[in-house]
Amino acid sequence: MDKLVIEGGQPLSGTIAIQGAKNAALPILAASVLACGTVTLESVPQLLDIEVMLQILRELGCRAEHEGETVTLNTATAYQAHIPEKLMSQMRSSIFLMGPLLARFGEVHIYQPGGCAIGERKFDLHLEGLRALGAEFEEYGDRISCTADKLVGADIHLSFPSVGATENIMMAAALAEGRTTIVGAAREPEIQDLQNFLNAMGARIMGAGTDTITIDGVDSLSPCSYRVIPDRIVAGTLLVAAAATKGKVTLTNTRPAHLSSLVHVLRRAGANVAIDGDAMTVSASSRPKAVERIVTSPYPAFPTDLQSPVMVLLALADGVSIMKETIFEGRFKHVGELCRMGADIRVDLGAAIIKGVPRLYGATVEATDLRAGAALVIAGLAAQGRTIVEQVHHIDRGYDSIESMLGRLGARIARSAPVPDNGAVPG
Ligand SMILES: CC(=O)N[C@H]1[C@@H](OP(=O)(O)OP(=O)(O)OC[C@H]2O[C@@H](n3ccc(=O)[nH]c3=O)[C@H](O)[C@@H]2O)O[C@H](CO)[C@@H](O)[C@@H]1O
Ligand SMILES: C=C(OP(=O)(O)O)C(=O)O
Repeated sequence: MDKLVIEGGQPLSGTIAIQGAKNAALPILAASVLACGTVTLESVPQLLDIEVMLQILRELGCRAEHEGETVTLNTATAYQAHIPEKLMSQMRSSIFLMGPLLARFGEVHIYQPGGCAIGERKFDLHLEGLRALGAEFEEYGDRISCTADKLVGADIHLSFPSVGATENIMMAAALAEGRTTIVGAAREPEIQDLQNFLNAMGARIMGAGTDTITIDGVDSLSPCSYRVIPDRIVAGTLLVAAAATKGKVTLTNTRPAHLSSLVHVLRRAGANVAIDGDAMTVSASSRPKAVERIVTSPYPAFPTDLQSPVMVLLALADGVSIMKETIFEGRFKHVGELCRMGADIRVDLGAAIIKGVPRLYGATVEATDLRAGAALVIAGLAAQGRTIVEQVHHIDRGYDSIESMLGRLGARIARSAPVPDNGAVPG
């Protein structure tokens, strides 16, 4: 397993362009099977999750290439709707293929999706939504088979604005007969991106970005070329890293409006944030200030995916901050690791009580999930001494070569791959 070795204490500085969004690219790749032909996607980052999605699509019969940031996907050759268990269990986003495969083939066979261990992560709302469109489900051991003679539009009320359920329903309903309305829909920017992509293929969808989405089903969709939006969580991670190291970093290719809640928190913590078109510059020169209370909630509120990175900034702040996590019950695994670096954080009733300390110290720590890993990297950058972050594969799910990205901003960070069994030094 690879490790990241970080020599801390170097303020980040420089300019960097933000990669395309994982959480937009994954459902868009899944949605591509709704059309028959060649879809070209730009700004698709090189990530483990993207490679797993492409591998699943190839198993379904598609032809897929990923060169640089461009994916070329021929979906015309897809011939089956059975997702292999081994690939299904490698990430949560394999579930996004349910809606599109059901709409295209009238059936889909899945297993329990995998991904980071951050909570129970049920998918009952996905199933309820698809059932309302006419799907039937049967369980055979670990396998769930879903079939529908035809999908018919329906009014669907989501009891929680699940991002994935909203997306799955949108994709299935795009080819359903008649109108589907999703009330209580998630409003994340990635849902708007999915709407834009589906509409570019000929779908008739309105309302993404609000809590009511209307989908007028069409008979067929045509392939298109599309550019994925920038990754707001990667951008947010770098903004926090710059502030935590008391550096100055400019990000280009961002959508500042997608990061409003984070910008508000950064400013309350004493960082300067300047916005100029699609560029964002953050700088900080003194110890962060505590932020009384942050609560993670669905967009446009503060995102759960930035909870752990921001906790590092607050761990270094002057005063006590509280971070309440309301989306994933298992998303505080970084706390123990941060405490091993000298942080003073206690978790009680779904909230972290963070007593800021003047400095963190390098240690060997373990990334337990994607964003926990990103937080430990930020902690290592800000800490005194050397930090080794283990289990880097979690970080590779969402950051396209995090060490190169941070290295370009002056960080002293390197990846050390294990020495192979035969004792040869890795090339
Ligand atoms: C690939 C992708 O886009 N991932 C994002 C997506 O995940 P994901 O789509 O899995 O997140 P959801 O919004 O669906 O889940 C949020 C909460 O709802 C619960 N739930 C969800 C579905 C369901 O059928 N039943 C149910 O109870 C989940 O267990 C969780 O507690 O949104 C999350 C919340 O912003 C982000 O952290 C993830 O980065
Ligand atoms: C939880 C995340 O992703 P996923 O839903 O793919 O596990 C994330 O991106 O932080």
